[in-house]
Amino acid sequence: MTVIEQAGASFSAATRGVAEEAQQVVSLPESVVSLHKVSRRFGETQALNQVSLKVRKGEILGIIGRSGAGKSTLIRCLNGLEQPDEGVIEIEGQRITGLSEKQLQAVRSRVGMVFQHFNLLSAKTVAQNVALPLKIAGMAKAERDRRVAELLALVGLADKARHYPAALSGGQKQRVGIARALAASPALLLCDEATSALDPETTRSILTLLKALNQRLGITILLITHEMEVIKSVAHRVAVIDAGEIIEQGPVWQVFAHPQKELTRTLLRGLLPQLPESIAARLSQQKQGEAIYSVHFAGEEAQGELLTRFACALPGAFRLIQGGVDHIQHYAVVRFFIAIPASNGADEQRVLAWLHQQQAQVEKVGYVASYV
Ligand SMILES: Nc1ncnc2c1ncn2[C@@H]1O[C@H](COP(=O)(O)OP(=O)(O)OP(=O)(O)O)[C@@H](O)[C@H]1O
Repeated sequence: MTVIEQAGASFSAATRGVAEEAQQVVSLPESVVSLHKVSRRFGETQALNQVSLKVRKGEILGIIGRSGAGKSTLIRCLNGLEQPDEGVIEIEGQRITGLSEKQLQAVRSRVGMVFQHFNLLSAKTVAQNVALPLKIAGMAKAERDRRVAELLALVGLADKARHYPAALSGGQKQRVGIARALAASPALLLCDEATSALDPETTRSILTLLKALNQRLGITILLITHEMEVIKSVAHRVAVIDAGEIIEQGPVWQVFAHPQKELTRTLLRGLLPQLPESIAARLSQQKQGEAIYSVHFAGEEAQGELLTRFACALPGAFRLIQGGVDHIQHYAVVRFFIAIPASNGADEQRVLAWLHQQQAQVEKVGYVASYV
């Protein structure tokens, strides 16, 4: 089945809606990638330490971590450029650890790579860049030309076949990179900081493309990024890696709404509302002026109007300082800061009782002498 036929056959899946597709991922436990206690050391550095991880068929798994955490080493082990010292890696049930270089070549054709800096050959046209892996695989020219035309149409670059990379924008170059990665119909697409060199608008268009490819072709994607927005907008699950170990993993909404580890909270900091600097700088633990509370709630999407209900239920009892509702994978994550006059114990009790009844997490972060 060609790429386009695959896309057509699964097009109806793309129209069923994201919620159902998220369900689909859950109901498809078959793993495309499986790592079992994988370790890799470089001298004194334990780049990967007993990493066990599965990427399920048809899901988008994001991997986040600080610089030097082991993300690239993990990717290099998956495409066979690096061999682990210990542990087992399987791709589509086939063990890839301990294979010869020749055997690894076959494995590599099952894994498409998308790079941060595109890695296109500047002396070759767009079509020739995309055709390269097919040529290496020995595909006949007529078949190759047909496939390249399909792939370029798929990534929206049908009119750029004869252009050279230098004449393309960053986003167009990345589309070529994605078309090339898909050329051999891989089981897995590895995206290594695929949007990190792109501006926000281009990033959005590349993410939309990756999401569409995942939904229409059912391709499994593992993406490594330091951009939490990328994970939030496209990934189904996320794993956090630190010092070569997976320290936390789960559905994106769950990890983003309830990060368990301090590092995860730090990585997600940019997505969370912060107290305005003018208030944070004056925060004290001594009772005075107004009590400042942080409120955190996560639940079904329909519960996203918690903030509105809160304001209607207790008019005038608190002031909203900062925050709002975020929607992740059809869940609402509500985070905000409020101020309550410290002298008004009754209001404080009413507010806390109402929030606790909604099962919101409430934490007093301190006091400020006056709100403004
Ligand atoms: N070939 C190598 N030789 C020696 N040390 C290495 C080698 N490759 C990786 N390391 C070390 O292993 C650790 C993990 O590196 P890796 O590149 O996997 O991290 P990373 O999470 O991808 O970082 P970044 O986000 O900065 O790219 C680092 O301490 C790195 O210095």
